[in-house]
Amino acid sequence: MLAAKNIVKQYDDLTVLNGIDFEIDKAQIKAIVGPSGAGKSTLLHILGTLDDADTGELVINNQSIKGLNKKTLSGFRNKEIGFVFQFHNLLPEFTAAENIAIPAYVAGRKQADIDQNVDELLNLLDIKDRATHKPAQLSGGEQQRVAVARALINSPGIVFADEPSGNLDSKNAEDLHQLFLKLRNELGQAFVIVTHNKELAQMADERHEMRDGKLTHQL
Ligand SMILES: Nc1ncnc2c1ncn2[C@@H]1O[C@H](COP(=O)(O)OP(=O)(O)OP(=O)(O)O)[C@@H](O)[C@H]1O
Repeated sequence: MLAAKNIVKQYDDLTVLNGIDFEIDKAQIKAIVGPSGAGKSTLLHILGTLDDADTGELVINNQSIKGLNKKTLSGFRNKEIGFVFQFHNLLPEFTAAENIAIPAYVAGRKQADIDQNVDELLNLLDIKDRATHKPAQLSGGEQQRVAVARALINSPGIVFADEPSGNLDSKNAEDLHQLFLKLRNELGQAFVIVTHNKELAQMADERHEMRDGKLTHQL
């Protein structure tokens, strides 16, 4: 599904990533933990093709990322990769259903197909009755579920989540973690999750710790 080899990233004389190897398959949840400033978000952005590595290889769904031009890469990213951030980044002037649909419009999908898919996701994520609400009218947990639905709309191979429960209270954080498990089990969804939340890291299939530019395997 995704394989990264020997990823190196430096900012001036700071080597943030010093030769990272990372792989993930369908229906796997991997957590990345580690101290603040260790380079977790940097790695997530590179694996998610939002940022370039200085050196290294990245293959997603049998497609090497190297050499893709900007337009091809952004189309590829929109289709193959979903993102969930700590702050949901929903567009305030659009409803929940419209926010979920945006990546599908960008991908040029047909209206009937988009409507059906949005409906399925609203049901799956239990936010059907919030479909016509704008983000400010939703609770934090509901906003984050809308953001997850938006990440899933184009059926990406992999979803990257950067501190997804960092802004939620413990009940909503627990619900979000259960949702990730459900999506893994029911859709075979793969997730890479950067988190400081011990419970979230614990429910992952595998944990990796980022420290001193290296990624180590944690039990
Ligand atoms: N664009 C940039 N230019 C220069 N330095 C950067 C840039 N982006 C990140 N850094 C530095 O790279 C290091 C790793 O940052 P990163 O955000 O990846 O850490 P993190 O592990 O995600 O931290 P946190 O847990 O606090 O979010 C930090 O020292 C940061 O200051």
